[in-house]
Amino acid sequence: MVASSVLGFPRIGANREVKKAVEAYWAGKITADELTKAASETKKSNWTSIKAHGVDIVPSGDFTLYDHVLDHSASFNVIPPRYQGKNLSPLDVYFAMGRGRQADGVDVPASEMKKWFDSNYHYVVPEFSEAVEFKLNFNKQLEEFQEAKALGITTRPVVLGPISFLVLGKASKEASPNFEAISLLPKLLPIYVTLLTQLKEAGVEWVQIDEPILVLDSGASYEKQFAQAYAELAKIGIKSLLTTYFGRLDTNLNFVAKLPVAGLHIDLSREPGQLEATVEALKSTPIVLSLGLVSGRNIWKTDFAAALKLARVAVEGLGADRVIVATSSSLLHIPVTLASEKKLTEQQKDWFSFALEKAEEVAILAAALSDSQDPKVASALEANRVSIAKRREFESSSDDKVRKRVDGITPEMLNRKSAFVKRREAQKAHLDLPKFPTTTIGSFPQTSEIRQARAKFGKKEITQEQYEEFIKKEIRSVVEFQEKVGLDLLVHGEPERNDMVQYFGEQLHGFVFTQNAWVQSYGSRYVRPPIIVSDVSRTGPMTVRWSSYAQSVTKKPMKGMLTGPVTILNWSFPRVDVSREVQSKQLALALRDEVIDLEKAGIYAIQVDEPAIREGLPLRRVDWDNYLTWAVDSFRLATAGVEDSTQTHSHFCYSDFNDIFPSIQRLDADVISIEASKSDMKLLSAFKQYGYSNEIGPGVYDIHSPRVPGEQEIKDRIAAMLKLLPDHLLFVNPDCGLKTRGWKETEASLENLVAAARWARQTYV
Ligand code: MET
Ligand SMILES: [Zn+2]
Repeated sequence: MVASSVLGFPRIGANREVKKAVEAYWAGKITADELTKAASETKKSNWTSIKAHGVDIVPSGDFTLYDHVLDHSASFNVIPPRYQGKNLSPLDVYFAMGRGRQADGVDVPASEMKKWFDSNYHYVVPEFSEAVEFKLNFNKQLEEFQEAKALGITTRPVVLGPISFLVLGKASKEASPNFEAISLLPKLLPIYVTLLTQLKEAGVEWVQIDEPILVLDSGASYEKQFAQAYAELAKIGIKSLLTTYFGRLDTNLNFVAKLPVAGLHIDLSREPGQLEATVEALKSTPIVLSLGLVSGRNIWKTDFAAALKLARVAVEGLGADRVIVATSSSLLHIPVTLASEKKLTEQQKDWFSFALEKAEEVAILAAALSDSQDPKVASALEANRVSIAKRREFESSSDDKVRKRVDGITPEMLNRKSAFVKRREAQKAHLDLPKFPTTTIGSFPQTSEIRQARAKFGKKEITQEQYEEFIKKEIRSVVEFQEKVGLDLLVHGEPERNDMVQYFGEQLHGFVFTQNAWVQSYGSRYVRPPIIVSDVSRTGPMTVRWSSYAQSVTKKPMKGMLTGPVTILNWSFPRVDVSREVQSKQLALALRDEVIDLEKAGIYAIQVDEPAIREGLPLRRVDWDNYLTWAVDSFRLATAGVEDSTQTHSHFCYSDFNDIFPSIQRLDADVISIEASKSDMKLLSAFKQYGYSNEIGPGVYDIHSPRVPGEQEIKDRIAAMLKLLPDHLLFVNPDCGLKTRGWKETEASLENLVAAARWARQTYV
């Protein structure tokens, strides 16, 4: 018999109950006990509905109130000294680590967050030093196992493996200079032994141990530690499913297949090509193979015929009893259920599967592989065949014009008319900006007034006309504000935007939006990514009237503001029937038309934001070049259609860009702004190493905090930058948009920024 399993489930509740409860607790509106109760409700509903959909192996221990990696840190006593001795309850220490705490005399910042592999989920980075004293503060896996057991459901607990836990962490400030977290493995292992022994004693048969670092190049360097750790854990006598996802094992398979584990999970949704080698490697072992056939990362229905074909290779090679059909990863990256979507058409609904529907998919696939005679299975297979065929038909009748346009992209379309040096002269004459021009990244504070107007317009409580008048008034006041403060290159402030991707997606052809398809981004922050369903094209100008209105109320140059093709793609659920490259190019062509229209409307500086370009980078280095080539080409395609005298800008934030620096240069934007304040001056040394020839504005202050940077502080930063960058290339700007800030600190900060730039003009002549 082939078993079915789900590796993890959304922790947010079908109606965002967990967000509501957690935030109510933070606001002091409910007690810790009430929070625990709310969490239990969601866990209960997850377990029972996964089970009700026919899944054999139900996960537990994957729930979290904030982040599952943070849970491990708290559980293993990996608690940086700054959160200790503050007289906080363990729960409040936990939340302080996740989001910082500023109340009752306690003032500690949040821990660092990082993207969870190439997903849009952020985990809280564990901090290690020689001084950590591992201890099992609590055993979440055991507690949840028992909680589910009490409901009559036997689960398979999920644990983040010891090697990944250490490798995904970082050295804390307290650590000595050459410290490496992996050196703590011998000290950490006994804690895992205790944790798993407790599980075994409670009657747990199988445990899912996640070691996603095995799909990274760096995974290879921990061969010894894997051998050591899993030999130790094997002694406990609990069956462990070594779990990998988001990529391929590649050569790591050589040592992974020799580990004393009872099962191995691989991601076949992402990397179907690794199946045969894995089956081959496992043949002579007793290891059970769990096939990640149902994607945990996208919302498309699984093509059963294709999945079964792959699965049969495993069944033939290993026998049905050694095969499990599973989701490719935890389903935390997709929304809870399609049942909550009331506005999608029947046709659209038929294309998608969210988490609950995916749970049903694994159950059906496993039943089909076990030759189930249940008529429900046969009819589900048939229904899937019909749905997939309809979707294929839709895809093939999609927009030929767009596809031809992508095929017709020529190398000339990727290049500006002249080289940067020549363009720079033309732009100087045209824009007449002073030395060290000051500008902002685009958005200005999104006040509750703005959000209310948008909501009212959405509910048709105000007319289109009234709404547009309101937006114009906002634009006028933002422009006046910038003139008053003395900025040089102005922006319209983005009051019309709910979100930098959604705003464009809603206006482009080819996107679908959901009502309730929330996905956890971090902690209690959830996002609702748009879905790309067909060929993308522009139906008309998207931003031109706002930018040209803004330009009409000032004599200073106005900067147009668009979100770039790669960022729109990376923050959406993409199609799976065409490559990301093709989707990115379609987006780029749509944006190219918009850029040209902006120029025609008299906007001679145009910014195309690409904050997400780094996070789309493949997990394996050999795959980088291919991605970077099409990503950079897409940006160039979007921006290169303008005259030399039009200045193109781009903006980058959220990541460390050092390792893709040469690609940033290849974008050939006339000006880039880049978040630098958080990664300090590390970024700037990359300029020294690689050189940078176009204009650049490394953020002179951090907009993520309400703190106002002093004038001297900004002067110091400018001075430090000028040690590494020629003075004729430097722009002065904050490190990201101001939409999350209040007006008060925005005004004070920008006044200091302008004063510092004026000082620089006098100092560096
Ligand atoms: C996350 S990057 C944001 C860029 C955008 N133009 C803004 O200012 O908000
Ligand atoms: Zn930004």
